[in-house]
Amino acid sequence: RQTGTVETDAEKHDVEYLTPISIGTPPQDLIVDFDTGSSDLWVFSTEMAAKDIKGQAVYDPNNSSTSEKLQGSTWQITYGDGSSSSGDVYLDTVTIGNLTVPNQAVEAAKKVSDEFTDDPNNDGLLGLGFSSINTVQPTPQNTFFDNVKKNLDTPLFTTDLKHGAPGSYNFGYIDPAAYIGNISWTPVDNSQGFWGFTSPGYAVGTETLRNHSISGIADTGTTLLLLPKSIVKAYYSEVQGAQYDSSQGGYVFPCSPTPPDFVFGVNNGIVTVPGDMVLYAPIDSANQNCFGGIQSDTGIGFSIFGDVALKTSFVVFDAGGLQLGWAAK
Ligand SMILES: C[C@H](Cc1ccc(C(C)(C)C)cc1)[C@H](NN)c1nnnn1Cc1ccc2c(c1)OCO2
Repeated sequence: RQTGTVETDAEKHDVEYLTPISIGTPPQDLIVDFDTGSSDLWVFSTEMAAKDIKGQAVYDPNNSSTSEKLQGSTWQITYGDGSSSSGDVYLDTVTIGNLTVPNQAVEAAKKVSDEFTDDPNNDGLLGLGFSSINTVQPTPQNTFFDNVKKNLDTPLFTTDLKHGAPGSYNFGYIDPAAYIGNISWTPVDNSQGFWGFTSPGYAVGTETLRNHSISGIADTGTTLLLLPKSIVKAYYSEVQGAQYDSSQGGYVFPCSPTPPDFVFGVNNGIVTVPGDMVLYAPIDSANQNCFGGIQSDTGIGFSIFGDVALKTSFVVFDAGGLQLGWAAK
């Protein structure tokens, strides 16, 4: 039985958290975006056109003695933000921290959309969602976590994302030093392939929790906290000078004073998103106005508890108990 840990680095404004992995023999090191809201492990590869690669590291299956082409298999993924990628599939050895999976499906990109080409630090995505939504055809493949979990002390992983500092993903154990107080547990609905849960309510600032069911997913691959329009309006109605700016595609407000905290329920506990984390990023060089870290989930079909929510907490993604645990830190 094993456990493992790997450090993840926050990019500017915590837009994404990038984590090192190794693929093949000898090991090829890439840095990828661990994404609990999708279930494909895909990487930039030597099969792509040179014009689509701008600084990323690439996986070269021909340079790995352990790679084996999954004949006839292809993949294609389109993400909710409109970005996309596609290619073919190899089985190869993948190592994360001290954990190794010998025959992991590695989806080699042949094509990626501009959003990926224009992100030089990101060499691909590693899905930590449920394998039911893996896009490989004709036979969907297992995620790294699904393949490694039989070797883990217990089938769970935890996230400890931080604001502007390296965080960590742990596999197979809950580090008692990583959180304070109690862990609030809530059941997971994985019927859509996500780590879905329902929050019983929310509060703005110091007011008492309002009963308002919020069904959403815990998604490390989404930067912001995307909530129902009515809740977003209620929050920004208490932020001086806040307004919806269609040119920015969301609510903006003066960067000072610090806006109120946002609190959401998890079972009979609460998670507090401090006001200074709702200040997502300045939209002008004079740092006068800021883009909000809380925005609307309109059009998605569910809410998304992305990095703005996750980085306030130590979160346990428990596949054994099919539950999410949230704790302060
Ligand atoms: C968007 C990410 C997936 C991704 C991550 C990074 C990137 C870049 C490297 C190019 C920066 C692109 C894509 C998310 N992951 N679960 C996702 N994948 N599929 N749905 N979602 C969540 C969603 C859905 C809808 C939305 C959204 C979000 O933001 C705005 O509207």
